[in-house]
Amino acid sequence: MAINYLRAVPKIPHPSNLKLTGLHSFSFFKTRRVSLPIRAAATSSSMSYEKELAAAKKAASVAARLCQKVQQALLQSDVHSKSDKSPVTVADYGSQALVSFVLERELPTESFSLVAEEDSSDLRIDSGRETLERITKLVNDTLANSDYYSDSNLTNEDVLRAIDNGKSEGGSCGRHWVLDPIDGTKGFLRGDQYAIALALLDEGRVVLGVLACPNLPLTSISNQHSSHDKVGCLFFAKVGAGTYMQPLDGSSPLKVHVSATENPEDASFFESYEAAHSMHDLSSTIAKKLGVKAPPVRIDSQAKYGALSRGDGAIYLRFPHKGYREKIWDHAAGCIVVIEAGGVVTDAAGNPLDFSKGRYLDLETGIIVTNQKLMPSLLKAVKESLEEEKVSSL
Ligand SMILES: Nc1ncnc2c1ncn2[C@@H]1O[C@H](COP(=O)(O)O)[C@@H](OP(=O)(O)O)[C@H]1O
Ligand SMILES: [Mg+2]
Ligand SMILES: [Mg+2]
Ligand SMILES: [Mg+2]
Repeated sequence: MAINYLRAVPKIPHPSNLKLTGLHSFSFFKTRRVSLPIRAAATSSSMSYEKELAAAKKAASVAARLCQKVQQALLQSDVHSKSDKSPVTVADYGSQALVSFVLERELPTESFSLVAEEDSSDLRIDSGRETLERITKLVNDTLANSDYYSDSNLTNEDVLRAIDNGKSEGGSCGRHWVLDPIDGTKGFLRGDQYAIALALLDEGRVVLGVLACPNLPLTSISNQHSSHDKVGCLFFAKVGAGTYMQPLDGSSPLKVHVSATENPEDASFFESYEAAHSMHDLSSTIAKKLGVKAPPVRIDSQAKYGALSRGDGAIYLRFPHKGYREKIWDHAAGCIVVIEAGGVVTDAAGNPLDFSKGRYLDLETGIIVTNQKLMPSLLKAVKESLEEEKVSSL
């Protein structure tokens, strides 16, 4: 099978490439408008979480600007080809600090709990001092250039505290924000796809999610894209209210829907770019059994969920190697973005993902994502393939 590696084109988005103007930009979209009555009418819960969603969009957009700046510097200085991870660390920490800062600032009256990937312990020791200074400068530069927070100036201590807000354990009671400040670190380093992924849990249930994907083309990735394609997508979803996508520069949003295909022969499937993160052979076996003809499309990060929510591909397969435990921040935002766009996200046994158990997901083997029509046959193909694998390893 030939393999389709998705690269962000252009790899370094020039600021002018991120500007779209008004409605004109949307004639550029191949994204389908909602066409299937799969979701019920908006529930009463869609009336709430309005200000939380607005805050989450602001936070993810500001953090995306910081990440874009670091990725450009990283690629220009060619550091990405070395094993020096510090610029990524700087972006991860900076993004987490910014999201934490913006959420607290926007929602001052609510108790604030954040489950996030990074913590500040490495920055609190002497050898982390210089990195901390760089993060604080990056955070302040980003705030100074932002529309809403240009008067803010954080100290090193403020930055450490903002990062450490992310130490919450989550769980089934109350509200918890869930953040991956840069999902797809390896993609970020390569100049490919990554995402800032932010979700809100309420009583253990994901009620809203935002995915900022600074390098994802605004048009479908399944088209041949050229260096003229605009990149930078913000996906957002609220329970019962559907999924929308807008350019990261803030132009108007468009409602999106997963692919309506019932025929696996027309479906393409996504998987991790990194073979260490997901068993590519197993995915190929499953796809073949299902009747998928197209080669896999390999993309880093939760950009896969975003792309699937607008119908770029119809299936996402994720089968980590034995012993790996999935974290909630790697799936919470992506999960609601796909579900609200009419899709289904389950583990390999067909169970919905449970985000109420703390920082980890307890899963049966893997994660599978598709539309409602294809899910029964996909689940069957997954079960058969896993059974065959078990027998052959005896
Ligand atoms: N051995 C492994 N198996 C599965 N997932 C892994 C992994 N090692 C890291 N990951 C997760 O895979 C995420 C990236 O997903 P993808 O493979 O879809 O690009 C990483 O997120 P971070 O980049 O935020 O650390 C990390 O949490
Ligand atoms: Mg991640
Ligand atoms: Mg991360
Ligand atoms: Mg990480």
